[in-house]
Amino acid sequence: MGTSTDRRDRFRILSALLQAKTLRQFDERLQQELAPLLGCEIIGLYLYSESTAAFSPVSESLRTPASPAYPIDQLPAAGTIKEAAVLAGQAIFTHDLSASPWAEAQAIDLRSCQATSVLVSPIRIPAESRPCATAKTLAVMVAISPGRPGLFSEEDRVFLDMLGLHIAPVLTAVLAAEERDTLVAINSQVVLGTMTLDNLLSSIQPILREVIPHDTTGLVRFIGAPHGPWFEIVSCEGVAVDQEALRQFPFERMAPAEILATGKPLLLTGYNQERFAEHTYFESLGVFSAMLCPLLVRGTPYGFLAIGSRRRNAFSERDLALAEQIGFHLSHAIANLSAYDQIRQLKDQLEQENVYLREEMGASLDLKSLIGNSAALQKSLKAIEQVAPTDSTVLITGETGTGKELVAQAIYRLSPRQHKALITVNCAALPPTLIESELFGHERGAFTNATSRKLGRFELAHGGTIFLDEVGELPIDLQMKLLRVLEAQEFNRVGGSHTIRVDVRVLAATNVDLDQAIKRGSFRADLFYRLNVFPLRLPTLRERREDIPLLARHFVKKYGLRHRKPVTRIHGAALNALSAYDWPGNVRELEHVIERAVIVSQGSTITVNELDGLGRGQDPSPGPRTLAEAERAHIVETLSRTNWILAGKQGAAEKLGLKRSTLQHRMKKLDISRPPRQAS
Ligand SMILES: Nc1ncnc2c1ncn2[C@@H]1O[C@H](COP(=O)(O)OP(=O)(O)OP(=O)(O)O)[C@@H](O)[C@H]1O
Repeated sequence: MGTSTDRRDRFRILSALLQAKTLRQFDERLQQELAPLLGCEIIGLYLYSESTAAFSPVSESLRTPASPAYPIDQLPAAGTIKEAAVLAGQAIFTHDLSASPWAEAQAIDLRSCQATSVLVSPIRIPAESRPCATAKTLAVMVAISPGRPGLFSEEDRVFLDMLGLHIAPVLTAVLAAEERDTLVAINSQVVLGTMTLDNLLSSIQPILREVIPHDTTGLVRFIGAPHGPWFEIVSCEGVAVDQEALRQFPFERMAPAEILATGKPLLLTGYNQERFAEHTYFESLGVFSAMLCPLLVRGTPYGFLAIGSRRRNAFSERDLALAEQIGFHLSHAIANLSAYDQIRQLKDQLEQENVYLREEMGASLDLKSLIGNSAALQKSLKAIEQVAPTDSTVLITGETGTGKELVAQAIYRLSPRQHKALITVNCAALPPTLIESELFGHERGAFTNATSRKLGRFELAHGGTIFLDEVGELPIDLQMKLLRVLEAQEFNRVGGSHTIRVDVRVLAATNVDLDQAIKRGSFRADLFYRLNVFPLRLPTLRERREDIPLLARHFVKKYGLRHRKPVTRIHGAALNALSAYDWPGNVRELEHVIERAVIVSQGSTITVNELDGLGRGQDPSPGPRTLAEAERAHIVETLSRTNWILAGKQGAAEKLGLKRSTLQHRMKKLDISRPPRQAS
């Protein structure tokens, strides 16, 4: 080659290399330009790492076949012709590598090629061009011609030597640009893309593939106590990993444990990964090498990014360094995404909570809203005070209209969770087909009308309280799912595979006799025991007749104000009638009767005639059921009529035909006490 031709050739090669944006392109162009010029078949490019004294092949032609002669992707430099060129700081060549003392002569790929000509030139930045005044070798280019000894001349050697010096700055720029462009592209993708954790990987895949050829990627998240240490595959591309299959291996002997412990990236080549228990499983899936880069979110280990290949030795130290940087950017993206996700969830939760809270506004707040002085009610109020501050599940039972919902609200208001949501679910009011999605939410597309993701009421109640009203009406197939939530505080949305964990206090109420329901097979015994941690039975109004005047006056006041009527009093006879009635609909029925009376009343006092609604629309009064109830009802009625005077001609004892002391004894036994005096 003549000198001016040399110059022209070098100029042409340089111009071609300057077009390269990635290392792969650089390598392809080098091959295209140089091989014809030198008349050889292969131009191989190897990056050189001085610190590890190793070469990593860049050219695809050098990476295959997956040769066991290369135990790791890093080819040890010692004794190779490449190392000799690096140490000499200039190009060297051999007419026949197989007959040379260099280590490559023993390597299977080149050994099979008898009489191979090899010319190696370092790509180096000379000492005078570097601020630290020491030369640096970035890579070596190797011209190989199998089966043709003596191909290269001294002229070729000098040409390649000069080329090595000239292209060093171009290679430096390409390496730096590749890293920068990749990271910028990934960064803008993860910042600008409307992404969720699930599609994070697929969106960076095309960029990653440009710089690191690979077959699979995975985003893995660590799980801490109480369910860990373990890990969960958030998303995975290119291979179907069965998370359950991984459970057979002990965590402490797996690669994730090492990443968690060291916080350092791992390069698994196919030969050095046998120390990890799960390597046979991944090989059975066809993954023979991998890079695992730790992800740190807000200073704590989040998990790792896994990049895998079907080939052994697929990745180099440089790939690992780049993957580590990518991992760094992903960590930020994950931090942002999870913050964004939390905000979105909170927003959803707030919006939904608002709806429920608005529904509940105006609802009574605490024990004061539970009217009644009877011993039976006072017993319930005491129980409410005892259980409210705990996190215990409460099962409130009692006939319809006895105030179960009011009691649930009181427990909530008196509990430490009063500042979090109270979410009410009326299990009887929801169509059976919707209950599951109402309770547990659904994913988009879970069923025909699921056009968007919906949070379930358990999720909305996270941190707060859920009130399952009419729990006895819950379809039997959902009872099992409810039991799971009560036991593990976790569930899946309908159509979702992700397990959601919540911290919810459960209050439940029913007017169904659950013992009977269990016998009939319509209610699960195990769910009953789980709910019945703290049973709270509310007395019927019949059992606390002495509270009737008090309640009646309370409702007169309430509806007088609401309907702007001047009613303030109840006539004695009207009160007697109210006290004598049996109230199958309990307080709710009494409330409705009084409201109707207030609406129709003409003056300031409600009269018997205005108690028109008494018992209307209800089943005919069943009357007291037991002898004791009948006795109690009769005594309370008489006491009301006599204005709670016991002794004397007009007293209740006389009217009942009893001695005063006997009446007092019976009152005590039947739990009858005089309601406090109020203006009527
Ligand atoms: N002790 C009470 N003091 C004042 N109002 C009460 C009392 N108990 C119940 N009420 C009122 O009676 C009505 C019915 O109460 P609530 O809805 O709590 O009953 P429930 O037992 O949950 O009924 P159901 O089983 O039919 O759902 C409500 O308007 C409630 O405010």
